[in-house]
Amino acid sequence: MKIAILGAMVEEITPLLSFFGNHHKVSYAGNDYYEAHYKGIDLVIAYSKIGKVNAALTASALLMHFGCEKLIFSGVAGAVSPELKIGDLVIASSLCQHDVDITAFGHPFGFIPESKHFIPSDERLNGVAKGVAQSKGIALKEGIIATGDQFIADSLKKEWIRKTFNADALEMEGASVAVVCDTLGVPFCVLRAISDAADMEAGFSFDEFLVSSAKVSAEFVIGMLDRL
Ligand SMILES: Nc1ncnc2c(CN3C[C@H](CCSCCOCCO)[C@@H](O)C3)c[nH]c12
Repeated sequence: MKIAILGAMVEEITPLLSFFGNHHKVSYAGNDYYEAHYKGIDLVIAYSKIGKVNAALTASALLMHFGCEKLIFSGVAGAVSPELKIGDLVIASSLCQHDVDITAFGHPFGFIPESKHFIPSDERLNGVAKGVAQSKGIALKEGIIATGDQFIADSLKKEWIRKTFNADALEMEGASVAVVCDTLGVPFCVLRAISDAADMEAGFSFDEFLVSSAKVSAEFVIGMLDRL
């Protein structure tokens, strides 16, 4: 089994590279891909750089060039649900693009013709995550994650996203990774730990909690590998 673990920022995969110390770097199409092995699983670990375009390119390479058969995204997110606090884990039930707008033609926000409005994650992978959470006594919220090419640091924008998509968390890559995996028929899940509340303090909070929240997500993903 060959599994991809993808982040957007180097901080999101650093804990993974430390854990899987014996890795081999392959540079390809503008990214560095780290190959490792863990309990009989071949791993390819990478970070895409920020945003939907970068994430789509790296996810495509992981699947089409490296032949990964499952993809797990690990990283941080902004909280939309008031239940979610810094460090809390959320796994996507489905993902949408909050910055897609062809409503002029009567389509809902986030909808592109011939595409899915909300892309569902792989239920089996989500089930594995729930099993890990239960066995470790860790709270794991499953909910809608909204993706867009904007760092949201504004309660009004955050509230619009919550209202429009019933979102629980937001970030900048998940839905684009979801489109790539769903289109190519590769099971995926998107796991995120909260780094901020996507409000006017978001920038400061993100700077303070990026590293610690990225570690929470990465450690949880490692726990999932033991159950795949
Ligand atoms: N509120 C929020 N809005 C949108 N996304 C997020 C995420 C999830 N990731 C973090 C990162 C933020 C990119 S900002 C650039 C920081 O550069 C710092 C050094 O220049 C991007 O990859 C998306 C956490 N909180 C968010």
